[in-house]
Amino acid sequence: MPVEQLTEEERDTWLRALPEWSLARDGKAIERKFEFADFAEAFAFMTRIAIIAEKRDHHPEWFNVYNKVEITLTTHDAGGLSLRDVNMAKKIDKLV
Ligand SMILES: C[C@H](O)[C@H](O)[C@H]1CNC2=NC(N)=NC(=O)C2=N1
Repeated sequence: MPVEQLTEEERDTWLRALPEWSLARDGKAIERKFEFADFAEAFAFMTRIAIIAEKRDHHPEWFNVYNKVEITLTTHDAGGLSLRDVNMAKKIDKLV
């Protein structure tokens, strides 16, 4: 299914609903950093996201060191941000 890249206006509107996320890569991605008590908690969080990502066929780019997880969302198929990233970010926000 083709996915449309958001216009700048759409992007800015949607991002107001995601105050914990910031624009990255020239506006082509969004990112958020998380910190947990320890590695077990961080990895449990990543596991929950992995299951959601597989279901949606929309996968995060992420970086983990011990209790820290940095997540970047972008839509490769659209060459930038799409509603799929916004929806994924909302879903991730609900997990924490
Ligand atoms: C072939 C497969 O459906 C695509 O490559 C999917 C998989 N996961 C994906 N994840 C993300 N973040 N962006 C995509 O465009 C994307 N596309």
